[in-house]
Amino acid sequence: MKRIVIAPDSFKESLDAPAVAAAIAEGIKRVFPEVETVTVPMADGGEGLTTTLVAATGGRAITTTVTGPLGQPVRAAWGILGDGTTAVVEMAQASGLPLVPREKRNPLFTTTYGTGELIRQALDAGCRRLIVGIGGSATNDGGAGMAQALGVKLLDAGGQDIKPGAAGLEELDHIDIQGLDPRVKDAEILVACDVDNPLCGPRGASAVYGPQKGAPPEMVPRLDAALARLADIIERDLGKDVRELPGAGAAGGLGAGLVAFLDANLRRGIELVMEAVDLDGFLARGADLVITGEGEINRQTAYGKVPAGVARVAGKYGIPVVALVGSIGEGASTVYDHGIKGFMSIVPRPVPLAYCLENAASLLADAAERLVRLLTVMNK
Ligand SMILES: Nc1ncnc2c1ncn2[C@@H]1O[C@H](COP(=O)(O)OP(=O)(O)O)[C@@H](O)[C@H]1O
Ligand SMILES: O=C(O)[C@@H](CO)OP(=O)(O)O
Repeated sequence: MKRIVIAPDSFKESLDAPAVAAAIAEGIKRVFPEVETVTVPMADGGEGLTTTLVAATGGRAITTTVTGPLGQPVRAAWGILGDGTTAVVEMAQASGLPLVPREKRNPLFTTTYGTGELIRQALDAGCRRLIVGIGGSATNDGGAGMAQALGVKLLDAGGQDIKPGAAGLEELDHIDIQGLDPRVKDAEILVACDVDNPLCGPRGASAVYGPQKGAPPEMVPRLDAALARLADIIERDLGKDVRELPGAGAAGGLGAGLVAFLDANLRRGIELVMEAVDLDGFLARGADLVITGEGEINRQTAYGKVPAGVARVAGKYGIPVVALVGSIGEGASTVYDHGIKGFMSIVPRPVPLAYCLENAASLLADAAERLVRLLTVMNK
């Protein structure tokens, strides 16, 4: 082996993507100091998008205070890319799951309002091209809060503003878009979706991602119905059918809301990121192996997460891809159909999750060492 490209996602609540890539490189170097390791930290639309794009383009990050998922103030960073004009806004910074303590996670009440505030700040700064990263959310409000922060009126039958969260959508009666910030019309808004799920139904936002946000099984149909109601009223009042768009169900339906209210374009986040960091260019120069990774590999991985995207590009060049992951979740073996040749967990023995989250860097380095030792036994 001469050259290994390391292109992982972050491990949520554990390590950011640059730290994951560095730990993997360290483990490889222990065994093969002469191998060239090329680290290309990745992101999809979820947490880490701002850092990744700002670093890859030589841009800058701006930290500000906005409304968090439960209405509390949170510190959130957004970025201006190296071109000086494109903004990157990551919903997870303002409305992400880690901002809500586990015992308070309840998607009936969490709002994307702060994401709308970040978009407003990017517009205030003069940016008219925005990349909005969506995923890693605590929310299931269909982007209602985001729209309200930008001046859209979401009203109940009495003409009052609906409450924050999916619970508010249950009272939604009509939409008045007259007050939308006029600068939105002049802006090109590209949405980096971390998954391609539709808004509703068995593959929709509520069924697939509601439980990880704190929804018990009996709440899921209620959340799904709330988003379906929003979609019906959007269709009636704004003339757009957003239900089946791939990515409409990302970040609790924020994908649908961005299309409906801001006329945004949904893209696969991983594709946008791969273009921005020029992963293709790194792979075109040749590599013996690509190592990708994420916190948990599972059925969702194939819905458009980083390892699946990386495998697609590496496949063009016939470079084998393997993944190092924290946890191996339900449906993980579906990734074999998406070009990932194999994967290994970094967990060394039965230990609590907290231990793995805390010691991820050293566990990753150890696992990378084991991986390359195994890979080279047959073929030096
Ligand atoms: N160091 C780790 N060791 C074991 N499991 C981890 C580790 N880091 C993250 N995870 C698992 O991965 C899950 C997050 O998955 P991840 O792929 O990072 O995010 P997402 O699917 O939202 O993109 C966490 O809930 C946790 O169970
Ligand atoms: O925010 C969400 O609803 C999901 C899908 O977009 O993201 P993640 O699985 O990364 O938390």
